[in-house]
Amino acid sequence: MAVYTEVSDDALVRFVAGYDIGTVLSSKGIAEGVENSNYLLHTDRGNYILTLYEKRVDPGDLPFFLGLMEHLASRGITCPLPVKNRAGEALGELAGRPAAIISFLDGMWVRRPTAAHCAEVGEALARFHLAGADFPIRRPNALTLPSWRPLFERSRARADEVAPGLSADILAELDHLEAAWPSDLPAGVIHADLFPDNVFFIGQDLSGLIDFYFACNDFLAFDIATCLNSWCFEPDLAFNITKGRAILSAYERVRPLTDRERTSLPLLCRGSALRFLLTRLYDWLNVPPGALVKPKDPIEYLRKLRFHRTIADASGYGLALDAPPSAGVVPAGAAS
Ligand SMILES: Nc1ncnc2c1ncn2[C@@H]1O[C@H](COP(=O)(O)OP(=O)(O)O)[C@@H](O)[C@H]1O
Ligand SMILES: N[C@@H](CCOP(=O)(O)O)C(=O)O
Repeated sequence: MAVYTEVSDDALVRFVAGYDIGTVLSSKGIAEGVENSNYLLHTDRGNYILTLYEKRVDPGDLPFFLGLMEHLASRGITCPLPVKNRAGEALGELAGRPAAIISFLDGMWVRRPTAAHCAEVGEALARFHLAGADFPIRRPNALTLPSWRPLFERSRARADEVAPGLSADILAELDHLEAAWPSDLPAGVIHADLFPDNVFFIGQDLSGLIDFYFACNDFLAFDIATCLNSWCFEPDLAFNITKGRAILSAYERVRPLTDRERTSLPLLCRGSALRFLLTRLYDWLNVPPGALVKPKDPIEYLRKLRFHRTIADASGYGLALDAPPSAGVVPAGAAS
């Protein structure tokens, strides 16, 4: 359970009185997530999510995150909406933390995604990328290539406690990625953490996206790499190419990839695997005393990273390299 900050009943009632959301009937810490403290508020008007922003969130970034939700919702992406208080502000302070109330989204995340779920997420990701194109605020990715070596330095002395040889393996990977990382791919607003637990479904249908607190400006295809990593490996960590194909072909029906994105995909998958390996490694070694949180396994991402080292080109993820233009996309000049 991710609850780092406890909120007293009195403080909660005072905070909620600043909003027009009714009277709190119950509040409980949510047994999921690892980044922020989340509470489900049940009021006489309905359900809401109260989030207290914790360690990795820079308060200066909150206008980006909250504004992005409003922007995406206005462009037809189903996601939570920040609730404004009586002063018209979406951001407040509670228990010494920046805090916000957002609308509750119906749906459940799927523990064992099928290829059909993967196709839904591929399409939703492409729509997200298009919808973000005119979002006016910028936030560079704080968790991309330049940050990885300094982040690793914070865990390096103890990395081999987690797996023998881990430190040397990560250093070799950093050398490789620093030498080969692309600089010229299409960029825009990315979700940057579109794992299955951040995508809700009702039945087989995707009902919405949540958790925009890593969203930033970066290569669009880096987001695809993160989805391949988090949606397409089976519990035994075998890569399921049918799921990879489902994500990629659904994505390309909305936004076809450029040639450079296609050739860069194996490298981006390595980078994305390393990014999550590094944050998980740090969190594994630094659980805050008293926090109700279950750190995620860093070694899962070491194994995914090793898989990507065996991939020669994006056909290894199910991408059809010689495919004609995707159905539904009219090539330039082809319209009658
Ligand atoms: N808007 C929402 N509607 C419904 N449930 C939500 C919403 N936001 C968060 N949750 C619930 O809280 C959990 C943790 O939220 P998340 O934003 O992923 O936390 P964290 O940022 O700490 O990782 C989700 O898995 C979900 O169960
Ligand atoms: N998805 C990341 C951790 C971030 O947690 P989330 O609950 O915000 O998705 C990981 O799995 O390492």
